[in-house]
Amino acid sequence: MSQLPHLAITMGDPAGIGSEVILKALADPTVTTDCHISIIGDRWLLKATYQHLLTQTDISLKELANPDNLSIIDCPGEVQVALGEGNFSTGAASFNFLTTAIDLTQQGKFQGIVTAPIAKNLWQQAGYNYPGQTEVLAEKAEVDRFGMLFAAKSPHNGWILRALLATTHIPLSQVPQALNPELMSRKLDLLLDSLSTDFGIDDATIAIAGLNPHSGEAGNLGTEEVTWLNSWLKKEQAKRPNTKLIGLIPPDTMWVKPGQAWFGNSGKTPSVADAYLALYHDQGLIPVKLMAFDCAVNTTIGLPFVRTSPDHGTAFDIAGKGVAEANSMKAAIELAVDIIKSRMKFSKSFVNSNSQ
Ligand SMILES: NC(=O)C1=CN([C@@H]2O[C@H](COP(=O)(O)OP(=O)(O)OC[C@H]3O[C@@H](n4cnc5c(N)ncnc54)[C@H](O)[C@@H]3O)[C@@H](O)[C@H]2O)C=CC1
Ligand SMILES: NCC(=O)COP(=O)(O)O
Repeated sequence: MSQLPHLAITMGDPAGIGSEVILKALADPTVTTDCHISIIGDRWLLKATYQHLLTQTDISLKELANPDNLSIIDCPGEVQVALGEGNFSTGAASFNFLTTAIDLTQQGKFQGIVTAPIAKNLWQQAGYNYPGQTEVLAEKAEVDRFGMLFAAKSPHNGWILRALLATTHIPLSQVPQALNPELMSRKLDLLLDSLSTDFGIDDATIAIAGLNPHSGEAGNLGTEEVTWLNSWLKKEQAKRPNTKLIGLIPPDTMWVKPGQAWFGNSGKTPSVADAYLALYHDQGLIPVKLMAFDCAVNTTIGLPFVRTSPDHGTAFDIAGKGVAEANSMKAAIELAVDIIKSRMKFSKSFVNSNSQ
């Protein structure tokens, strides 16, 4: 039997660019050399998008995988779809694709799930009250310790940027109340575990951002740093002698060194961290997307199986036009395979060290 990992790729919202980036990614034979892939989606809709792209855009035959040659787990539904115009039925379909993929993974058919993008507001319209795919994955996997980590390899020099978000899909006004020492410790623990098992990095260096401008400027521009964040960091550093915690770094300047490392081609890498801990969604994702929009991968850490996703959304504005870039989807597939391999290696060395 083949030892290659088997991945599920969910089709995402059928009105978005999910199908296009999947077909483009799978047209590249290097993407599937190390894994088997099955698409969880609506076969008829996938074929309709394929035909549309071939006949209505400049895309050539060799740029797209032919759905007839792909393994598809068909989840047909009552979907009214026009590319670029999602509605409650496309939202419902994308929810069904995701939950089917999770069920099959939990039954052991897949080792990992790569998700194409969904439109969160259309899930709400369809009656699925979740802020995003991450929360569905965590709920179905029955974990309350999980996190949203972005990883990207620089095309300029191979340096890897990793950024974990301490809080995710909540209104900005709720961020200060959501943050507390217990949550921060849980996210830090999770990040260190993931660096070790998923990326093979022990004794990591982590950079941590403050919350306020200039990290509060000694309490003059916000008080969270002086009231608890600084003391939390001190305690964490004392507890973890093998980990280097750098912070609290003013949130704007935290991204200067990773920016230089990402774009640098001089061979000189500034002193950078193995991962960056941002306190809220846009504090982390504005810099990540500025540096790496075409290649970053979102991975949910803390799940019992691997989940990755491209960093972009449904892009309804360009759906069906043939111009969607598939690099981030390719990177999501590659990272899923890498993490599966890293977890296997980690569990083997764990078993070996315990049997000696
Ligand atoms: N993992 C997921 O399922 C994600 C879903 N979303 C959802 O996507 C929807 C749209 O979100 P936006 O913030 O507008 O982000 P978006 O990523 O869909 O689009 C932002 C801009 O980038 C362009 N773009 C996106 N992907 C591209 C690609 N592969 N190639 C070329 N251009 C690309 C779009 O045309 C648009 O101009 C929302 O409903 C959001 O909830 C957003 C991010 C992740
Ligand atoms: N901005 C990141 C994002 O929206 C990820 O959402 P999801 O993977 O939880 O669906």
